[in-house]
Amino acid sequence: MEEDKYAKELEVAVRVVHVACALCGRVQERLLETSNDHVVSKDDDSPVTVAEDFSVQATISWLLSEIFGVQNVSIVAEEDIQTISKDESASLLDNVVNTVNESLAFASKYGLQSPETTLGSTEILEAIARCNSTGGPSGRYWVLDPVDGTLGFVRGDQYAVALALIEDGKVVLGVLGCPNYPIKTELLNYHYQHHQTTPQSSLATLDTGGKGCVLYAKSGSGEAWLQSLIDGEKMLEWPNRARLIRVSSIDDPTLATLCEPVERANSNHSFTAGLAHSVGLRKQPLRVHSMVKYAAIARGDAEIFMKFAKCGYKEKIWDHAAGVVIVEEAGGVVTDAGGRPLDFSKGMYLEGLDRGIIACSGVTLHEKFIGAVYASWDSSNL
Ligand SMILES: Nc1ncnc2c1ncn2[C@@H]1O[C@H](COP(=O)(O)O)[C@@H](OP(=O)(O)O)[C@H]1O
Ligand SMILES: [Mg+2]
Repeated sequence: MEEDKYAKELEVAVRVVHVACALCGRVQERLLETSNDHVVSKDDDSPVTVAEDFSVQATISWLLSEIFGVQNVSIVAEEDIQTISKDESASLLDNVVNTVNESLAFASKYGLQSPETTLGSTEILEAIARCNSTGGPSGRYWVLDPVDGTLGFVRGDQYAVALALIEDGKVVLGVLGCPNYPIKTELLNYHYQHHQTTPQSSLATLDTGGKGCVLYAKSGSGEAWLQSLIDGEKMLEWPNRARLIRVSSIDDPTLATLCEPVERANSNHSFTAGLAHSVGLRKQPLRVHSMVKYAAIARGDAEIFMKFAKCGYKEKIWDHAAGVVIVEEAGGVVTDAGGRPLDFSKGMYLEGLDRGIIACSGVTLHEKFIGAVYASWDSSNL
């Protein structure tokens, strides 16, 4: 039956993303405990984040292979096996082996099976090595960004675990784990406005009724779902504990909020400010790390997400696949700056992307922004 298509894949994807979010939550808590109150840079903590990236990737790859069979699982993912298989990476590998085993020990809480015995480094390396698909126009493959928004992660701020399934070049389902984006919306602003001044460890103690959330959607279903991460001893129940989400109904630019990357290096803030001004936006942009921006649009917490990278930068499919399908199924529109859909069928990159990405809660705002790009492009320096 059509509506059952990908039902098993979606369920498994949601469960494994929960496992990954719990893993990240534990690592981030330890990181923030040891980094006291200073704001860490990406470089300060790169060993931690590299280990975490590999640990999430190995955990998800191992679980998917156990459930669907090694021969049926093909994964495009951000981290490649070369970095971790070098001799000098022995302590990195040890760290990853421990973290993966620790997280898989909790698998039953999420309705998944733990390994019968502790996994060794060979099995972990095999799981990472299996993520060697380069995507393309045919067949079925998973697309994984184990930790999207590394800088947000080390700052105790927003980051995401993103998993999508692509079949014959089309995204068929997407799951976004957002460990620091609670169901209570106002806390998205909390991170943005205070992360420079608030002791980071306080994030761990906020009474938020669940620190984070998971969003998911199946393409063509017209439905996008939101659930909170699991606290304490609770078990993940399926398919309940989720609620339908819709994009914002605001189409008046004066009331709309623009969401964009924190890092100027990743998106041209002055160009997007010019577009926002010409369309008539009045509010300050909300700057957020990672694919949590797509989550914010899908949940109705912001109306526009734009990213205009430097000329020559090629957007990767794992930075967008899960977010795009969730926003579209929640009622939003996502295209490149020329108004064309993003093309996930060309391998690891969004080849042919016209200038930048514009995601909106509805067609009215979207048309205005596409028109603004058209009008202002020639005079821009991009
Ligand atoms: N120069 C650049 N321009 C645009 N995007 C970049 C970039 N360098 C890295 N990125 C991508 O932007 C992502 C972060 O997005 P954002 O700025 O919206 O938080 C990074 O994901 P990772 O953190 O997973 O590496 C990375 O893939
Ligand atoms: Mg990323």
